[in-house]
Amino acid sequence: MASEEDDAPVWITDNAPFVVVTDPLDGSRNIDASIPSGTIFGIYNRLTEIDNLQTEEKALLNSLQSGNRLIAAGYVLYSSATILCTTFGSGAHAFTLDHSTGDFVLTHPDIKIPLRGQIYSVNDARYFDWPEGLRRYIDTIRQGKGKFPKKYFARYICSLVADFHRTLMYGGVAMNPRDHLRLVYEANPLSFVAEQAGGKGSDGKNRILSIQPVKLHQRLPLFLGSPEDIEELESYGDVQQTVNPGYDV
Ligand SMILES: O=P(O)(O)OC[C@H]1O[C@](O)(COP(=O)(O)O)[C@@H](O)[C@@H]1O
Repeated sequence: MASEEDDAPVWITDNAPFVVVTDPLDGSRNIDASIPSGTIFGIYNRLTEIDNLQTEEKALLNSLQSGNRLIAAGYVLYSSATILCTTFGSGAHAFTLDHSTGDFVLTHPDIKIPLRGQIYSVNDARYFDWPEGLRRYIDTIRQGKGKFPKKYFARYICSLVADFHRTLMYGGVAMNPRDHLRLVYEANPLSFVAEQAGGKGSDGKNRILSIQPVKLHQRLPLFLGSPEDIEELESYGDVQQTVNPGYDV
């Protein structure tokens, strides 16, 4: 099991069939202000062919599987309702916690993200640090001059699970164009859910699930959302923010 909060993965037992990667509390900086936060998880089969390796090495390699080997993934959103959204590779489905019984009730079967939305979600304060392509893309959709001839509007909670869940429900694109979010714990599980709902997960150039992780805490730009919005964004080419003029992380 590998957690975003730990430096190294933990090997729990030799016989367990599954490998879990998790960001146990994403958006933790928002907690004191009661802003929605979430948990993200992905599940792989254990790589039995490397069972003979040393514990540390096999724990690492099991956790570094590429996203297209995920067998399940999902997130829990702690907000006005507690929502568990999950996929086992045949559609994405969301369950809402019924506080009176403690049960998660299937409330959103077979989620389909809209082909295109009218919302973009990004930390706009970084506009002047963005590359030219990303600036042009945002300027274009803001003015209703993109492929969808209506002005987009902005929503940014700065809590990945909440921004992603809204995008899944309403369509559009949720993004963090700089090397901040983590491939193993955040980008892969959410991209699997997005794809299972008919959406896309991209680093601005490549499909997230096809990227082979090389480091456990590898960070990358992340764009999640409606397929037509992601394709339009990618067509601008230069959308990954490579400069960090001094943000905390
Ligand atoms: O500061 P930025 O680039 O807007 O990043 C905000 C993002 O960082 C996160 O807080 C995750 O960061 P951490 O993994 O460091 O907690 C997301 O929930 C949020 O979407």
